[in-house]
Amino acid sequence: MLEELLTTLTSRQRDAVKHVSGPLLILAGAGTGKTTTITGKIACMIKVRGIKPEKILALTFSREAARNMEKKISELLGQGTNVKVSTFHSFCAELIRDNSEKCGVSEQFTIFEEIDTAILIYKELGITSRNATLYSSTIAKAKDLNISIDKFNDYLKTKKESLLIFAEESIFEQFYTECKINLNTFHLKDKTQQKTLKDEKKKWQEFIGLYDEYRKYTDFIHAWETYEERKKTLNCLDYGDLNRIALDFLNTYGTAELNDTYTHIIVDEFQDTNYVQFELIKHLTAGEQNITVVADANQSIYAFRGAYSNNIEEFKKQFGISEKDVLSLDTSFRSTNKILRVAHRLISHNYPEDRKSECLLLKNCDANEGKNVVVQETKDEGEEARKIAEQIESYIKKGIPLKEIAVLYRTHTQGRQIRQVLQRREIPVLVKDDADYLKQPEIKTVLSYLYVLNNLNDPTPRGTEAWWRLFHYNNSLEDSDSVRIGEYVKKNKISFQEAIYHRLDKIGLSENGCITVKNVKKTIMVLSEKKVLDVSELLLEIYELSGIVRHLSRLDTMKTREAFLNLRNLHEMAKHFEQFHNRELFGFIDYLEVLDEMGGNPHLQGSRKKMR
Ligand SMILES: Nc1ncnc2c1ncn2[C@@H]1O[C@H](COP(=O)(O)OP(=O)(O)OP(=O)(O)O)[C@@H](O)[C@H]1O
Repeated sequence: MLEELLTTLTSRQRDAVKHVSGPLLILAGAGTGKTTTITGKIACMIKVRGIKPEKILALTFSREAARNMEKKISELLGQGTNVKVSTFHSFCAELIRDNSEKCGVSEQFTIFEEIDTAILIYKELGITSRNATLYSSTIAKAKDLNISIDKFNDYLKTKKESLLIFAEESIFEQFYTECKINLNTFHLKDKTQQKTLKDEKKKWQEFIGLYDEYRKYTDFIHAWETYEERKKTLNCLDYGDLNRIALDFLNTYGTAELNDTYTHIIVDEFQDTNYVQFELIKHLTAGEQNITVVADANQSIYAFRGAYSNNIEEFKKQFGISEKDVLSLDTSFRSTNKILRVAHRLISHNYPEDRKSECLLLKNCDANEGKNVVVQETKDEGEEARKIAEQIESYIKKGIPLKEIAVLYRTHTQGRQIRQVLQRREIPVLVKDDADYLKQPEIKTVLSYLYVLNNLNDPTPRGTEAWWRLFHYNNSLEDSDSVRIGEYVKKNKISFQEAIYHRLDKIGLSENGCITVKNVKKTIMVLSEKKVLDVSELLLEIYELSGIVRHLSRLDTMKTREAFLNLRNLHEMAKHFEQFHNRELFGFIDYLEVLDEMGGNPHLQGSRKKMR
């Protein structure tokens, strides 16, 4: 397998594979064979150069990338391997567990994900889910950049000093209110007064601005401190802690042992390393500098999460990289030249004017020009979704199989709109969008049960929507009966729950309608008695008693298989929730709210969790 691979590699890929000693920077675009090259390189190091597999450490950013790399190396070697392929976080977690005493943590710590941070802050401080999410991402970003609470406190001190010029600390709040009143009533004063108070007005405005900022930081620091305290009592570490504690450990106890264990280091997606991770890499290579990093500057997708913006340049500096130690993989095995040129033109906008030349232009491996990329402008999202549907219909007419047609979108709202139009035109859709997980029909139905069980009489639109969903998506109430309930509710100005619980005989439902409503109420009653269960167990009861599982088991299609997977993931998520938070239903509902605010990506959260 390896021999076969070596004959197919391009000369640059081969150079990368052969470069075993010393530092190497591989700059590579998407689809240029990064994984093929580094896995080939690792296999070659073992089979041709005789390097012991356990001396090689390959670091990735996702569990999936690690798994994929491990699989490819095994395939090339025709056997399992002892190469250490790990995500940064799990590598750090292992290092900390092995040295827990020296790191000052208990060996049994569990790993906190960003959703856990947000939910903890949300619960402890009783703030909005939006703010809790904002705080948790700011904390994570600060940790990635190695900015401590102390630094925030120092900053706060300087803010306070500026405020003290205006008033004593004890009257900040009072002075703030006075300034606000003065400003709001300024226009009521006559012209002469306004003129004499001109300087005062400036002072009020300045104080208000400063104090708003001061309060914002105070609240944030308080949230962060509360979070750290609670996290400690729960014996948890978040991703930022893992990087930092591992780094502190290596700073204090040295790297000799680690350098002895791993002599060859490979880092995938190097452009995503944050400041602390880059420092870790320096430690890992303190002995021998046999390091290969693969970076795609065009794909700096984590830049917003504290990726070290100049890490490629820093790498060159740190390891004294000369031109011969930089290899550019610019042959794409995936896209045609026309696509590559359009992509390049777009991506080059991300580069500042004086660095545009660094934006790598890829070329197709067979010089395949391909078809033109068509850019179509539409007046709004509605027209956009319609045009997409029409285009797909024309492909279907030409006989292109559905599984060869894909729609990519940037926001979930766009995705939903496109999906609705496609479904209306009866074009089957398979959603490959992890982040839209909570919006999948089977999950929405189960969540509706949870909402209803949590508060049977919730008068808010969400409460009513949940009830409707139970009847429509799960228990197929006839449309005519739905209309009757809807009209009755509207006419009598009562809640949906009031209508079905206390006035059922007055609504005029069909016989079947009455039976459906009674059945749903009965299911809810049975499930209500199970509310004492842990939420993960309650979920299993809902799966069973709602008939969802029975319904899905009748068909074995890709869609039902995905639905089962979604249900399983929801159950796993509930278990994860129970591990750190409480086991009660209302807590889980809060958790879901925060999760939704974070983009609702339990798949991602889940996969991160399993990186341990
Ligand atoms: N020298 C080569 N000759 C032919 N095909 C190749 C060569 N190198 C890579 N490929 C093929 O190109 C495709 C992309 O390769 P690979 O997954 O290694 O790229 P990548 O850069 O890691 O991709 P991604 O952009 O997804 O990270 C694969 O199908 C791989 O088999």
